[in-house]
Amino acid sequence: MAVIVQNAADVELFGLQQEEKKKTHGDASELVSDGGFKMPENNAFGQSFRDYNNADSERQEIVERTYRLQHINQTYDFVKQMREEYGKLDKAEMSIWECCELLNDVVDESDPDLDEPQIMHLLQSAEAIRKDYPDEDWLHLTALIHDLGKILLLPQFGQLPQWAVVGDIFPVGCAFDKSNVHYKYFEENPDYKNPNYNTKNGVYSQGCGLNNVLMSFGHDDYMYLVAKENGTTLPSAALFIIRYHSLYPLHKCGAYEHLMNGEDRENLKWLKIFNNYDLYSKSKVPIDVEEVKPYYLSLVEKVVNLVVDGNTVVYSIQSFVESM
Ligand SMILES: O[C@H]1[C@H](O)[C@@H](O)[C@H](O)[C@@H](O)[C@H]1O
Ligand SMILES: [Fe+2]
Ligand SMILES: [Fe+2]
Repeated sequence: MAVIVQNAADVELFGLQQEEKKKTHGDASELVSDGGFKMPENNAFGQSFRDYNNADSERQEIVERTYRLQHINQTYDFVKQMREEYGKLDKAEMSIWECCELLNDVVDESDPDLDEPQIMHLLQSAEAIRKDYPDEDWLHLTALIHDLGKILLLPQFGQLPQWAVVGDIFPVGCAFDKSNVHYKYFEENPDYKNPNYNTKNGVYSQGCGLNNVLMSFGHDDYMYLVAKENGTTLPSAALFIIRYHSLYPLHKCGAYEHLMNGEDRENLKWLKIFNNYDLYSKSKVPIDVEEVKPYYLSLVEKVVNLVVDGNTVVYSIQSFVESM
């Protein structure tokens, strides 16, 4: 039972056939300039984007509290336990659109740029990228689902605390990089003083590839697990986007690059493109959900048609944190 299933020859998946895949992957950096996306100077609150120090004060307090708790509690051991528990994906089933609708009730407390329900964000980013890359429907679908992992915040999914679901992510098991937002709070993380974990490479080796690196747990990793375990047919760049779109220290500041391998570097080009739409499409201008719904349902349908044995995604809903 899966929405996105590895299927015979990946037939015409999202118009991205193997040959084209190579071509478009190779051209990723060129596409950055071709996209024509105009970045707005200010966010929905009239401030600069990702300003963690001078944002509207009430909002800033909420955001800072989320990061403080995230930095203190996301340890190597915590991440391992969470991945094990949530990797089971044995607690609930639903369609992609149903899941999008659940995000009507989710507000992300790590985000200084948006306090709208998350379904708006999904559609705003998907519509923005669709406008500039009309033929890359795999990108539209990737944008639509990239933040679905935030359902972990909802009561019916265990109601994980915000710090275990949202916010920028970072590798655990090696030294925290100073470019992380609100870096100072890592000093209270038990791993900060652990000699196994606080060197540049920590438990990893140079160039080992991000796939071998544990990231702080959250909506990125969870949605990646959901897609992968359901045998997704999305291209590897899409999975990379889903899994690392919150890794701002790397894709915005170049931190942790020594852990990447060649495939990561290729996929990073797509992530950098995607990031413009993820970040700069956040605004107070709403999308008419009913108007765009048929298009996204048709994308989902396209995936479902490839499925052999069902049309649902499996989500883990067990409240691991409560049972810890
Ligand atoms: O506050 C945001 C939000 O949680 C996003 O979903 C995440 O991808 C970003 O990295 C983060 O800065
Ligand atoms: Fe996200
Ligand atoms: Fe997002």
